[in-house]
Amino acid sequence: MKVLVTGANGQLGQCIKKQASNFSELELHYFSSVNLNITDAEKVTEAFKEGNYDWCINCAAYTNVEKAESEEKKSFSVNAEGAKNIAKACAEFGVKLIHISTDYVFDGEKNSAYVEEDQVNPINVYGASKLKGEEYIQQNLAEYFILRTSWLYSEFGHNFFNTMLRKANEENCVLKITTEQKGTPTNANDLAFAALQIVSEQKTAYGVYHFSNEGEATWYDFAKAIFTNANKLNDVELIASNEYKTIAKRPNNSVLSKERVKHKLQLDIPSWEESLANLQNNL
Ligand SMILES: NC(=O)C1=CN([C@@H]2O[C@H](COP(=O)(O)OP(=O)(O)OC[C@H]3O[C@@H](n4cnc5c(N)ncnc54)[C@H](OP(=O)(O)O)[C@@H]3O)[C@@H](O)[C@H]2O)C=CC1
Ligand SMILES: Cc1cn([C@H]2C[C@H](O)[C@@H](COP(=O)(O)OP(=O)(O)O[C@H]3O[C@@H](C)C(=O)[C@@H](O)[C@H]3O)O2)c(=O)[nH]c1=O
Repeated sequence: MKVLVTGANGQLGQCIKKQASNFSELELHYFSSVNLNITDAEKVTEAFKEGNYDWCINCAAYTNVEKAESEEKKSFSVNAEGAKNIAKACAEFGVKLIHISTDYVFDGEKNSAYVEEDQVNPINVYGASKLKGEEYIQQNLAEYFILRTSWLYSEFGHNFFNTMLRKANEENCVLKITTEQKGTPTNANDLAFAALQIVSEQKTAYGVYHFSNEGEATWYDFAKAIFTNANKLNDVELIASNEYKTIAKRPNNSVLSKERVKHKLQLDIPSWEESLANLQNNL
């Protein structure tokens, strides 16, 4: 089975490369932003035409939540128009799509875990651009999986986990971490494995799914667990605080319900604590 992976040098793309060793039956073709700019509709069509792919895993995205507030055009160009280009090419060449979306499509006002049918209402530009991308895919393609995930981290790229570990090495490190938002940290390796499993098992229950690790945490809880596992809790002064200023608003609750993905796609989902410890034990 031939699979095109876009945004392959990003965090999730690198996790897919790592997890691919578990799926030797798949022939994965990796395209970085330089090799395939998904905002270029002609280039996208060309790549799909030449490759004769069975599946596409779209890892390409504009993910800077803070900068998106002042770079709305760029954010929509990649996350909405880019996703549309991919969906149209998938439809034209009979390619099935796995697209990744975000918990930030919700406003965070719900008091329990979000299910797939819940009302979307993004409160920042990044979330709005990702939602538009979801809509374009649904309008242009039937055979798609949209996996909404949350708080991705891994050993690769720019993420909260790597930021915390980097800061812990600074002298006299004082960290004020917010307890205002509740969600679920998700090991990007688990998401990469799930995406490859969907492809490998040729799942056909297309649609929108929530996929994050199990459980819930605040960013403060997440930071504390990172430092505990790394044996660095005594090296930093960790303060639970809501004084950390951001440009973009974040949803106060973005915990995702995994009932649908567990029952319809039969995917195993580890708890965030277990998956975090597993990653840190093997670094
Ligand atoms: N990170 C997170 O916490 C979360 C991420 N997601 C979603 O998961 C997916 C993967 O995210 P993640 O791997 O963390 O993000 P990254 O930012 O690490 O990777 C995104 C990749 O997309 C590439 N890219 C950007 N613009 C284009 C373009 N026009 N054409 C082709 N490639 C492009 C980037 O390349 P370059 O660096 O060269 O610009 C980068 O390699 C995204 O859809 C994201 O929205 C969902 C929830 C949480
Ligand atoms: C670095 C830092 C962040 N924070 C807060 C800011 C924010 O509310 C929260 C997370 O900060 P970050 O900027 O690292 O994370 P953020 O960019 O909001 O992460 C999001 O990325 C996009 C791509 C998604 O799709 C989301 O699921 C989510 O993972 O922690 C602190 O309180 N103290 C700190 O020292």
